[in-house]
Amino acid sequence: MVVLSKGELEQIALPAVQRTAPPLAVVPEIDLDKAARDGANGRAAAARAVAAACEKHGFFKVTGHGVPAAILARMDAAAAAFFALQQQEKDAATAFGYSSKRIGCNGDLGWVEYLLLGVTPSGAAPLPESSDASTCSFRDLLNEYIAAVRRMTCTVLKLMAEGLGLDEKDAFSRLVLDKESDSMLRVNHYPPRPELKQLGGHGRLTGFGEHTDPQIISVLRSNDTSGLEISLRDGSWVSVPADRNSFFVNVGDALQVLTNGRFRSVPHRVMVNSARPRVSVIFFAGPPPRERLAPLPELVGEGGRRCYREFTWREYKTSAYRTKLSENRLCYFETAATS
Ligand SMILES: C=C1C[C@]23C[C@@]1(O)CC[C@H]2[C@@]12CC[C@H](O)[C@@](C)(C(=O)O1)[C@H]2[C@@H]3C(=O)O
Ligand SMILES: O=C(O)CCC(=O)C(=O)O
Ligand SMILES: [Fe+2]
Repeated sequence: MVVLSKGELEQIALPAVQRTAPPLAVVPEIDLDKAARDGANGRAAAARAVAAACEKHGFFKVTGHGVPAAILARMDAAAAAFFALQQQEKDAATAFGYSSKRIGCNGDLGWVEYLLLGVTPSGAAPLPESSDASTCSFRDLLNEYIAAVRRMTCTVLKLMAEGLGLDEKDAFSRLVLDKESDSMLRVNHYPPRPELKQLGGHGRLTGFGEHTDPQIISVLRSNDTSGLEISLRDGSWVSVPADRNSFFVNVGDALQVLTNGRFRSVPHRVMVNSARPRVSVIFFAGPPPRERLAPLPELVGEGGRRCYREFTWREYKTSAYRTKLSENRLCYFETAATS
């Protein structure tokens, strides 16, 4: 079990009094099933809508996603069963990257416990030979989930390329399908904190602090407990109404670079609910470590300014993982603006 110091405990146990974020009035929504059914026109309309949402918020919702309901139901049940285990059993789940309250290695804390796994195109990282049957069957389920979500992720990435008018329609999806793609899967559990209620709706406890995701895109599904908040272009925060039947897509830092800042990586955070647990599962779609990332020439244009220098994903990830959660990680890779 993670034992926190008194100072650390105070950081997450004392709810900060903040204004409750109002709900995002219009959540951009893309129906993949409809886009496929409506032929070329439907697809073009979906591509335009995806690009518009990525430019405006760096965030949108995906419906008609095609991930089988049976896989989602099994994931929900498996996640609930795992987080209901005794603390000692959860602490032993090192093969699935279990941890609680500490986020990353640079002192960030949150009211959250989670599983965090590296993912390659063949699935989640291999388990030790000695793994028992229930561990193997959980890993198999994670792999089924990853395969289905990766398929949908690639459909979304192709729509993004199309919406940007790129000649190479798999400019983004090929990075995630590459046999060395460095993706991740995270399962977060935010236990409820009833004492927040006594603070009359003013008590706010951070589950996962403000940050952007370093990867290309992140594809998130949660149960029906809200808590996810995103920051709009004007710096205000809005909450995202939960919807267990949909997925939510965040633009990550790598896509901001590839699009030369046209799509923006969206700052987001999670606040804890007073009454109900939130469980979320996030697929972070990343490129291979050796992949060189730089603004795509088509998006810089002749005589245009490249806002970021070239770097490898390995270089970026190493640099990002040295930063605290809320830091601006992209600034070290920006080119100097000349007037
Ligand atoms: C504080 C940190 C946690 C994080 C690594 C980092 O140093 C900065 C980026 C964080 C983040 C955010 C998105 C994902 O949840 C994550 C797995 C990732 O790739 O970058 C986390 C990292 C983490 O939890 O280790
Ligand atoms: O749990 C959530 O809903 C979002 C968490 C998140 O942003 C992350 O794990 O990077
Ligand atoms: Fe995130």
